[in-house]
Amino acid sequence: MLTVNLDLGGKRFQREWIFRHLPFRLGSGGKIAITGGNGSGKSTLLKCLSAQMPLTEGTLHFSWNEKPIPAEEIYQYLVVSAPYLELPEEFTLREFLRFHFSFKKLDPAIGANELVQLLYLENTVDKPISLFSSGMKQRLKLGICFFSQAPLVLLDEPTSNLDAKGIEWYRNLVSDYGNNKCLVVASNDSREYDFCEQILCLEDYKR
Ligand SMILES: Nc1ncnc2c1ncn2[C@@H]1O[C@H](COP(=O)(O)OP(=O)(O)OP(=O)(O)O)[C@@H](O)[C@H]1O
Repeated sequence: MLTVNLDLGGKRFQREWIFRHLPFRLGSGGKIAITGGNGSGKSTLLKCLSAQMPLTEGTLHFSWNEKPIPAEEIYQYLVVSAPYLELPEEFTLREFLRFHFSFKKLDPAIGANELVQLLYLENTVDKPISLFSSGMKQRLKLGICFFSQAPLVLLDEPTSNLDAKGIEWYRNLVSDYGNNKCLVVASNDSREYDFCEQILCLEDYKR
């Protein structure tokens, strides 16, 4: 079981505190939403939680089956989908999936053929990702999060570029494949996070 514990988390850029004295607890398939208006720091917190960006203050601890995970190894346990993370456009879908799943293991319950069907991308396996629509790219980003064997899934604006059918598809993905995963959703759209048992509003942690 994975746990994430942040105590008195704070992040400052130059003189401005983006958030301060922030507590964060996640474990055992827990789901938490990070909410707040534009510029409140949702993406920044997600980057700090994935150890891509250092906190200014506070302590962040990860553990797996009660054994501490060093911050520099946490990337092995997590997957991220975010608007600012680009897919390698020059790869075909087949090449990209081969590349991604050489680092992260594919969920053993899913075969490679089934995977592309679940993403509704079965007719595009040999197409370069640069030719995908924005919704197809978003389904691919979300799919590799839910179908990788990683206990921590960090999602920033998960339904950006998805139409109503795509939003329903995302919600089904969470209910069908997200049960055992710890999920952190940075969002302002309740359809993206109304299944979360914890909601952390960043506007409560400005000072
Ligand atoms: N690397 C950086 N250097 C300086 N300031 C930054 C940096 N990254 C983000 N900021 C600032 O931190 C604040 C929070 O930005 P962030 O992108 O985390 O907000 P957000 O809640 O995700 O916004 P949105 O809902 O618009 O995506 C903003 O004022 C932003 O300009």
